[in-house]
Amino acid sequence: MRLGGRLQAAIEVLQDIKSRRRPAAEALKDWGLSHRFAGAGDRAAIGNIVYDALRERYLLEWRMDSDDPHDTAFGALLEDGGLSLDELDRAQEGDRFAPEPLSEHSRNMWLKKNINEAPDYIRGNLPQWCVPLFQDIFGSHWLDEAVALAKRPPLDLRVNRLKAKPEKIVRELSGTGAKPVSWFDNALRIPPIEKLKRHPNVQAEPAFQKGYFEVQDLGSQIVARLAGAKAGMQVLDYCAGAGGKTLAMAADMENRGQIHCYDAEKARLAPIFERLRRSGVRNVQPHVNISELDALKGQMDIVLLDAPCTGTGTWRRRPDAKWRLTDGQLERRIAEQKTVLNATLPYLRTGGHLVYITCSLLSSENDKQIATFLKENSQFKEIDMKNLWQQHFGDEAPKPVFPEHGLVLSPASTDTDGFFISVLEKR
Ligand SMILES: C[S@@+](CC[C@H](N)C(=O)[O-])C[C@H]1O[C@@H](n2cnc3c(N)ncnc32)[C@H](O)[C@@H]1O
Repeated sequence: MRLGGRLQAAIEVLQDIKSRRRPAAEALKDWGLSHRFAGAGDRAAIGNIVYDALRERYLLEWRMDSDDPHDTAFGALLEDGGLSLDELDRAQEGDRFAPEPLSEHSRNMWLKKNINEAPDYIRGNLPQWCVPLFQDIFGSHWLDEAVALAKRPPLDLRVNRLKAKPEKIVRELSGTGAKPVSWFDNALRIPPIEKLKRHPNVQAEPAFQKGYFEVQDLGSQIVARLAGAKAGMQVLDYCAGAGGKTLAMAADMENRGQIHCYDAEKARLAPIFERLRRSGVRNVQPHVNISELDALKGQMDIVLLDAPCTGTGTWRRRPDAKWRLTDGQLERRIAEQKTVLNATLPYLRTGGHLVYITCSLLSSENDKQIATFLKENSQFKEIDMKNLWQQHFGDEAPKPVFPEHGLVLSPASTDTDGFFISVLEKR
């Protein structure tokens, strides 16, 4: 497909997302199924336009003076694809699959409007009702944080030390641009996509098939490390999902000790079996029935609670979720977090650590949730997160944000997805 056909496809997908309020990944998958002639390169290019248009939706709409997906898709190509209006015109010449050209009005607006004159919530591409929530955690830096959360993300890899060293993987992936992260010994990073390029398909590499690495955001790797899992420990990963943090902890434990992992949804846990096999992890026991956890009561050194949340910290990768989030959903997540926090209490031994994690940036799911928990559960005391950070990463690493009861990673502060972690010790 030529650029015009890809642009037209992106417009159709964006229209589908807008009219049916559906996740971008689903809409893209459906488009792919009904256009089987499109190759991997086409799909990646269409996906890029769609995700760029969603990440910077407000700013593109403001500059185009239009909220039509047709115009924001053009805007995404101009803004992130690095094309000028003339170059875009030329690229579509004679392409019968290209969309209708931009209206004169939108072209003029695009050329005339200066983004520095846009209201702050538009520059930050942040739903207006979320502005006070961002101010609550980031204070006067909220706009920098919102802007960083609307940029293209890098592709991070976690080295699986059970099977390979970083240098070996860097060699095997030469040509992909993967480089070690200077302050985190286990991570490799492929920078964000430039212009119209795409990320390499690292999962097709033999090194991936052999289990030498996993795809995992640096922030997720960091919170798994801060959980403090060590060889020989007994760990319960209570909201394990597909096991991203389980696998990271298993490697930190050098396959010794035991991780019990559980998720309320069987289907979410299902991919873990294949991932464990590929990674050479032997100290993980998945559980699908909660009654199987009874024997663990009072025994666990660590209970990791990677709680269900709004996912606001991952908006770089899932920007459609930003526009679907409602305060009702936020309230539901807060209630679920409270339920799972209480559900995990019986499993810890005295002196054990409850590690509470979310991939949200909002205080009501993080700091405030822990403040309430501590008020209601006086048998827990907090581990000093500034000290913990210093012990692990010293002075070389960027500094997270430290609210009262934990630490917050974010694209602007630590150049990662957004995460919250708090570690509490049972007295
Ligand atoms: C943030 S995701 C976990 C991601 C996973 N830990 C990882 O690193 O890939 C949260 C998980 O919590 C699970 N969950 C939600 N409510 C739960 C409950 N009451 N008990 C156990 N798991 C629950 C969801 O099914 C979801 O998989």
